[in-house]
Amino acid sequence: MPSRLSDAFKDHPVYAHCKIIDFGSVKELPDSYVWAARDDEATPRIITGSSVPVVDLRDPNAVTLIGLACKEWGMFQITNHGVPKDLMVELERAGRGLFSLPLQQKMKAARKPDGISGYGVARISSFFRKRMWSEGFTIFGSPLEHARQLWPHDHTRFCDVIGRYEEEMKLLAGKLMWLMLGSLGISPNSEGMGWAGPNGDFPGASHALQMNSYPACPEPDRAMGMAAHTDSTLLTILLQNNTIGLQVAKEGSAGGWITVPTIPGSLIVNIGDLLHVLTNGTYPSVVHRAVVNRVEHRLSVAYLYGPQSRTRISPLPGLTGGDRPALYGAVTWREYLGMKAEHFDGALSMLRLRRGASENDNAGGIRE
Ligand SMILES: C=C1C[C@]23C[C@H]1CC[C@H]2[C@@]12CCC[C@@](C)(C(=O)O1)[C@H]2[C@@H]3C(=O)O
Ligand SMILES: O=C(O)CCC(=O)C(=O)O
Ligand SMILES: [Fe+2]
Repeated sequence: MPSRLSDAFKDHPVYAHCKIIDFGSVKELPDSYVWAARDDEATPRIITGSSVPVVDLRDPNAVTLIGLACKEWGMFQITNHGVPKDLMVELERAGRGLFSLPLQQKMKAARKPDGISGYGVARISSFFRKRMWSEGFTIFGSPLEHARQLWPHDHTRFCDVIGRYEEEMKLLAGKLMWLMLGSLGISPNSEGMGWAGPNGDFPGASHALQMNSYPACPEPDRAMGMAAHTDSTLLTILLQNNTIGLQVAKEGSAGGWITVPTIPGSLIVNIGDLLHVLTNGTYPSVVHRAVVNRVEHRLSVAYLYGPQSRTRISPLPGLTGGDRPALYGAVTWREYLGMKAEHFDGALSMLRLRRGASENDNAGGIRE
């Protein structure tokens, strides 16, 4: 099997680009965008009174707080993370500039059906009958080629901001890995962590950057920005502009949706399926989605962090053994993306060695 991450979708092309519409020109929500089962509408189960934890990375208790957040929420916000505020502002501006281009210009950088990078609907769209009220731009590797198509005369500033942001994210992701794993007693010397490299800085780690745009929507309560999913990553670091929309499922999506508040300058961290596997389910990946609103254009940028393409991820020996058998088989990021592209939320349970009642056993069918 080829090991290049960018080949992960070669066998699972998505022909969804024709589905992108010019959101600005739509005054009424088309039928194809109406999500009848926005479950919180039928039975209001939006939980109030508890919220995604906020961790100050300079807090001496950060490791403990992160451990608690990972177990209970699978998501937390971070402050004092060291990423320059100016850079975050520049990135948001770059995203805004991109999405405000005319649709026909953006389509010049359309993602190929079997590709990973470019402009288009989120990959998971193919698993849903209804369309999502969003557009995205995925960057894997150099953004140069697509940036040239978008701005034939002026793409350097965009590429420069992306490059600087990715550098910051790589450092932060490595640091977060050790804070999260450290809370479980795992260190760079622990058995099974050799892939973190001699300095523990995860050389060759792979990543993608996903810019999401959620235009203001005429009927936000009946629409869906990005449908419920887990990320196929080790961890994801999300930047959201000053507009709420991200929701997290507490105790699986049956428990209810909690809106993640915006904190200026903060970043959101969530656990992906590969960290779920690595920690043998101790830190479960978290189901989340994005909703939209009537007045504001919401932007988010996700840094999707995973291991080097050849690294096989499996439950750490330090977290298995005795009465805690390994629950998942080994998998590379490339293989897992392929499984996700075929089976969506059934992918994690396919990796499961001992199938139990606790695992969500949906087999990736079409929803809504
Ligand atoms: C490296 C990745 C991770 C991907 C696929 C590929 C590039 C784009 C990522 C996203 C970004 C948007 C949500 C998601 C669910 C999607 O549809 O595309 C993500 C997916 C995953 O986490 O599975
Ligand atoms: O826009 C958001 O808040 C969520 C985006 C997301 O889940 C993703 O890009 O994976
Ligand atoms: Fe996500």
